[in-house]
Amino acid sequence: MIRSSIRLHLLVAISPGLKRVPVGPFVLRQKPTKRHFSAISATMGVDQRLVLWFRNDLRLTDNAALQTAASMIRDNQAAEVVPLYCFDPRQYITTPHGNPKTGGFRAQFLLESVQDLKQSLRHIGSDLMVCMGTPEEAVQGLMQEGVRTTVIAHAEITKEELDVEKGVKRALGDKGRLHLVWGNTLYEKDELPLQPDMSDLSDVFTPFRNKVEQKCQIPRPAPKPQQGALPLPSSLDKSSLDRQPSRVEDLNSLVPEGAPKLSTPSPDPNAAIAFKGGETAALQRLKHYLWDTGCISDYFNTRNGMLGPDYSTKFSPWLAHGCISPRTIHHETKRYEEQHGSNKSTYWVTFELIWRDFFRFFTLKHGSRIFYKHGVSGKRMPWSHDEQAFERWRLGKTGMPLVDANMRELKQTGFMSNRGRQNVASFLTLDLGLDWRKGADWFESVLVDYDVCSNWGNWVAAAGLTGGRVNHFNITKQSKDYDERGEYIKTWVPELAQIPAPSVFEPWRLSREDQQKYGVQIGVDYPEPPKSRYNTEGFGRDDNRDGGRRGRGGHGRGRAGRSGGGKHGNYSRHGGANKHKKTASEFERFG
Ligand SMILES: Cc1cc2nc3c(=O)[nH]c(=O)nc-3n(C[C@H](O)[C@H](O)[C@H](O)COP(=O)(O)OP(=O)(O)OC[C@H]3O[C@@H](n4cnc5c(N)ncnc54)[C@H](O)[C@@H]3O)c2cc1C
Repeated sequence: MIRSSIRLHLLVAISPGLKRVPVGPFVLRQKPTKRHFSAISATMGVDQRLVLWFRNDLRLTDNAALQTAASMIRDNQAAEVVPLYCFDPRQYITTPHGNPKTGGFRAQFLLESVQDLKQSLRHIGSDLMVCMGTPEEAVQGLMQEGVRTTVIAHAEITKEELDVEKGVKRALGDKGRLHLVWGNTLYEKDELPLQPDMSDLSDVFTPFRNKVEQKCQIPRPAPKPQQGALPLPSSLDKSSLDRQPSRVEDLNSLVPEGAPKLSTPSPDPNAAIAFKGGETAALQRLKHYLWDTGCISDYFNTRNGMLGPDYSTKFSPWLAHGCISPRTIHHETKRYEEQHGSNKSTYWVTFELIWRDFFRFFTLKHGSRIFYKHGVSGKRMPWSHDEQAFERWRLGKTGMPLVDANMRELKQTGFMSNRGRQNVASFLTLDLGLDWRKGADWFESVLVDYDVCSNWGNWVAAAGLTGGRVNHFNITKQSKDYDERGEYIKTWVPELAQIPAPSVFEPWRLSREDQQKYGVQIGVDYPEPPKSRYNTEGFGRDDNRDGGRRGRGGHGRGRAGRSGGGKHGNYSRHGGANKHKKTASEFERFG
């Protein structure tokens, strides 16, 4: 739901020539007028103003939009650049499923990322204008009579983001233009051996991977810009750029009245890792995982883990916010391989990044269908709307220990392993038969690494709505395979801490005496498990339910490795992002 009049809190003031207004997130509660920005144009001395609009690309290195702005400066097409970031109120609404669209973990990470970006821009002699309002309004405020405004940004793929782009274009009218560039993927979109609208993209991963690995190169990352590459308008009062939201609570001015307010999340001692936003921390994590520990050389063997900081890379929050590019990770891995040797593990991180690309291009092809109840395949499933069952899943109180441990970790830390995500998504959709969009929406709210294509793409696949193979996991078997001693479960479900493995995987089977011995009464201290919709004897079957197709619409990490294959698809493939417009309220993702 878009609020029609959104307050724009501009955190900067431009002077001289501008009547000083007290600025800051808490004082300037008005839309910036042209007057606020007149000082810029008066001294720019050029007829083109560049606005470098940062979105999910909060980095200096390998930033295609930034490179575009810098090259326009180098070529004297413009003299000054205003780097801009907007905390857009539409990202702080309550979703139709009742969740804060951006929860505290991601808000905190984002805030840190913006702060870090500002510092980095300052180091190269620039700065960041931080705006509490829509980009449309901010851009409008930056426009000036007689000066052409060129807004440079990374192109996004999905409906809400495309709507914002349209709004910015509208705001610019005939007085400027929005210059969108592709970025944030491993492979360059225009170099893919595919139609521009992705109509011939396979709906399963392996054919896509084979094609790109055989036919495309992963471009080298663009270097960090040099000092002076992005000159600010000379009239900008630098001290006025000091103010920006510093705490999660400062974002509450964007939260609609009556909606739950954001607060700084408290760190959990069991968290896999203490994530810190920003490019600086991203590069440190890359260094840690490659050079400091060599963990990448064992990644293939550890990647299905669930406990601890290093079983997987944990690059996802930084990738999701664009604090690091996948190309930087890939080429640093290549450099590491030159010194330490390559193996299946070092290759596999790039393999996973190709999954990330796949979901982006998949979304480009199918547009808003990834948000629809019947998904990409249009398969009609009788999704249940049992609110109580959903709440038990959300809060980690289903009675299935592995599911509960993962859901509690998510709620308390904003992160969950890939193994966990596969299992809880399979359980929600294929065992409980609950509407998968509620699960995806909860993930969107809570995940620190929420990425629209990766999240909704993985969810629609987990729900069996891509036409590809459906991974229906046997939760008990998964517990035995990936949490052999039950340590993960015991970390997050302390009620079960005394129960030895393997009994801890199925506590409802314990005798009354054993329950007493282990200090837990099932049905009182810890819930009985629910009935599976498909299999009342157990939960899931660790199988696929597409009649033997080997294509993988989702992304499991089965021990047998990943096989992909046969094309499928009995629906139109001719859908760009704009083709599948949803009819619900403007800022929902639901069809
Ligand atoms: C239901 C569900 C929802 C998910 N939601 C998100 C999401 O919102 N954001 C997100 O980044 N990932 C999502 N994933 C994918 C994956 O679970 C996470 O990327 C991964 O767990 C992050 O941990 P990591 O960085 O240590 O991953 P690693 O195992 O170290 O992998 C390295 C990188 O590869 C990419 N990657 C790995 N697996 C996938 C995948 N299945 N799909 C897309 N990219 C992948 C990620 O960028 C990841 O950081 C989801 C998976 C499922 C099953």
